[in-house]
Amino acid sequence: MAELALRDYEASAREQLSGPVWDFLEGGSGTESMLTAGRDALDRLRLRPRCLVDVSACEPATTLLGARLAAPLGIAPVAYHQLAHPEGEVATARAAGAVGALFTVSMFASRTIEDIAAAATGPLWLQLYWLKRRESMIGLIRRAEDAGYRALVLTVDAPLVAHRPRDARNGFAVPAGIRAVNVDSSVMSASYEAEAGESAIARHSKEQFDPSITWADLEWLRERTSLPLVLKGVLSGEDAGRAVECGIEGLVVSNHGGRQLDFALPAVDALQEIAEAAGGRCQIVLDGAVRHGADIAKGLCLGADAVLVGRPALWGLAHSGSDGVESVLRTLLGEFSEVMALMGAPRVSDFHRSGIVRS
Ligand SMILES: Cc1cc2nc3c(=O)[nH]c(=O)nc-3n(C[C@H](O)[C@H](O)[C@H](O)COP(=O)(O)O)c2cc1C
Ligand SMILES: CCCCCCC(=O)C(=O)O
Repeated sequence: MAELALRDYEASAREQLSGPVWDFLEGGSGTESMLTAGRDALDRLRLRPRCLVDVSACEPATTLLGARLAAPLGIAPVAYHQLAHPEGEVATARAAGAVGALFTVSMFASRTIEDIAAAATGPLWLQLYWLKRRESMIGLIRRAEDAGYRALVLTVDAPLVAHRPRDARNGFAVPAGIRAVNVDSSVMSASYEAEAGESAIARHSKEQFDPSITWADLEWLRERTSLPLVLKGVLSGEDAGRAVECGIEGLVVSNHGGRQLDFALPAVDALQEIAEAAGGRCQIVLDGAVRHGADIAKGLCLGADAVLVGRPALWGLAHSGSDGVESVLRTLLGEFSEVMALMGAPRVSDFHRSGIVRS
C-alpha cells in the first residue's frame, strides 16, 4: 500500500461510507465548535528541540499500566466498528496487535469482546458507560476479566449522548445487522430504531445511561473488579486530584472528540494542569484530534504517558480493513520516530515541558 498521510485515509473513508454514517463518525455536538478547536490547540503548540544528542538508536517503546507498547499510542473507544468494515473490531484488534498499540474496546462494540480478544496480540482495555441496569455492567466486567482485558475505562463525560445536529437531521440509527452485541438485548434493541428528526443513539442513551452517578459510586465499581480503573473525559485538575484520591489508576484527558459538551476546552489545553494534579500517581492519556506523530510528542511534553486516536482508526478500517488500521498506526509511529530523532529525544522519557512552547 502506498504510504499515505492520515488525511488521505480520511478522504478515502468519506468516499466509502454512506452520508449518515460519515456524519455520525465525523460529527460533533451543538454548534460543532469543537471539531476545529482541538486541532487548532495542537497546532498552536510548537516543539523546541535539543541539539547534539545521540539519536542513533531512538526507542519509542513504553509501558502503560504494566503493558508494553511499541510506542505511546493506542486506539480510543469508538462504538460500532462494523459501520466502517464488516470485520469490525476484530480487524482493528489484529492491526493494533501487529503494531504494538493499545486498543480500547467500546462497550458498544459490534463484535463480541471474546472474538476481539481472540484476534488481539496486544493489550486491550474495555470502555464502559454506566448503565441504569448495573447487572449488565457486572456481566460484561466478568467477561472482560475472563477474556484477558487489562483495564476498565469508565467514560465520565457522557451522562447522556449530547445533541448532535447531523445525526438528528439524518434521523441516524445504527443500520440493521450491526448491533452492540456485548450488552443485553434490552440495551441494544433501540439502537437501530429512529424517528424523523432525532438520533436513535441520543434517545437510547437517555433511556439506558445512569446520569445520577457520582464519585461515591466508584467504590461500587472498585469492589466488583480487580482490574485497574481509568476515567475517560476528565478536563480539570480538581477532578484529576479527586480521581487519584479515589485510587483511580489512569485518566484519559478528553472532550470526547468534540461530541459531548460544546465549547469544552480542547483536551490538550487541560493536559498540563491534570498531569500536575495527578503528580505521577496515575497514568495520563491524551485523546482528541491527534493526527500526526508530532502530536504524540506534544502530549508527552505536557505530561501524558500515551495518546489515543479515535476517528483515524475508523478511516483506516473503511479504507482497507485491518491493513488500513495498521497503516494508520504505522504512519503515526513512523512520524513519531522521526520526531524523536529531530527533537533530540531518543527515549519517551526524554520529552519534557521545556520541549514545547505555546505560540
Ligand atoms: C463514531 C464515534 C464513536 C465513539 N464512541 C465512543 C464510545 O463508545 N465510548 C467512548 O468513551 N468514546 C467514544 N467516542 C469518543 C472517542 O473515544 C474519542 O474520545 C474521540 O474520538 C477522540 O477524538 P478523535 O476522533 O479526534 O481522535 C466515539 C467517537 C466517535 C467519533
Ligand atoms: C446508546 C449508544 C451509545 C453509543 C455512544 C457512542 C459514543 O460515545 C459516541 O460518541 O458516539
